[in-house]
Amino acid sequence: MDLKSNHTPVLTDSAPVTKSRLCAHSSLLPYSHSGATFTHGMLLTIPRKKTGILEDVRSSGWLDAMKSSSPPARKITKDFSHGFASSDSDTAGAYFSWLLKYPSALTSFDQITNYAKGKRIALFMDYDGTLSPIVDNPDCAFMSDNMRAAVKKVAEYFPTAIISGRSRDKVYQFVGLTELYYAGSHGMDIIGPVRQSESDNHPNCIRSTDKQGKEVNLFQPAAEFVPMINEVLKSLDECTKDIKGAKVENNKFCVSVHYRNVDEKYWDVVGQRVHDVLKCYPRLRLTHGRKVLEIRPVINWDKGKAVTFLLESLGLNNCDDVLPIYIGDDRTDEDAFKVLREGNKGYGILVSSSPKESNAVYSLRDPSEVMEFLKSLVLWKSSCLKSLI
Ligand SMILES: O=P(O)(O)OC[C@H]1O[C@H](O[C@H]2O[C@H](CO)[C@@H](O)[C@H](O)[C@H]2O)[C@H](O)[C@@H](O)[C@@H]1O
Repeated sequence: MDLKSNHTPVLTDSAPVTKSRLCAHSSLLPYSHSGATFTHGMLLTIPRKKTGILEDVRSSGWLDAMKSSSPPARKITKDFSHGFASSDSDTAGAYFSWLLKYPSALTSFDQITNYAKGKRIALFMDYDGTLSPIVDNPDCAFMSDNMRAAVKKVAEYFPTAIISGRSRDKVYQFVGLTELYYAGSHGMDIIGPVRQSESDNHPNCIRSTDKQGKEVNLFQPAAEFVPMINEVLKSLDECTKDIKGAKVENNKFCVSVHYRNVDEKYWDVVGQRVHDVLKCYPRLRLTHGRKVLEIRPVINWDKGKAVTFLLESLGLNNCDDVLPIYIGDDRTDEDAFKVLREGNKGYGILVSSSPKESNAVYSLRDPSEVMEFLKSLVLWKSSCLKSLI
């Protein structure tokens, strides 16, 4: 997107991940990505008629997408005495061959830091499933104190931002660290540093002050959608209130409809009701997260664009000596992985305990491995700095 454009960005649907897209040559890549392919595509493009009206839930395979939207965490468990143990050796085998394609960022740590030598790392992280484990109640997705301490520490060494599907306020409530940059609503609500940069010229970017009274740049490219989002929120609340376990979450510029706690036999009802509401809103689109349907404005803005925006705001975009690293677990994080991969800019790290096709380069199994990775980055950087003394 042209950040200087005077228009609200218009959505172009992400093409699904294809082998050719994944195989873009990159000197950053630790190995060839031409190996195994997985039939279960990560980026499900939601079928949409030319009018923008969504197709029927059942006929378009949405139910399948809803069912497969979050892998059961129990499939691969770690047995601390014997490494991995699995209830199903095929599952474990599939996971280990997947690791050949998406090596662990922990076992590849030396490779990553060798590449990072002499470069400034900028760190971007998703929240749910990355910094906090996935839990049944979205209001209780608390971050552990140890994780908070690790994030705080890493932010002392590297510019660090959290880019979440949640509202910015909510994710800030969970994280509570003033030293980070936050982007909520899938990057549609960003608070970045004030600095003379290309991003300042964007019409949707205004000077503001944060909760601490510090001057910041506030970027809200979907601001005009707020009344529509509030209207949809009300309709979705109303039409799902009789479905036990369904939960509608207000993410300010987006809405999430959770079905994790709904009996599986009613998932199609959830999908159909959401679909029926959205029929009246061609300027809104639907994507699938982890047991959640995410409704958001049809604008050409996503987590990938948010990464670019933040890099520009920080004066770090298009610099040869900058290595952005993005860690995330969800489909929406693929947009950020793709920006880093295609621009040959940095590393995407997918958090997953089961094989998934991805634009990421490396993987980590779960938030506890994310924490280990963050701690390793801190140790590495502090020893680099000590060696300079
Ligand atoms: O971009 P993210 O920070 O990963 O946000 C994506 C969605 O995360 C949250 O839902 C997910 O986590 C919940 C808590 O663990 C879980 O209950 C839910 O099933 C997951 O989908 C958040 O509540 C959503 O609004 C975000 O869209």
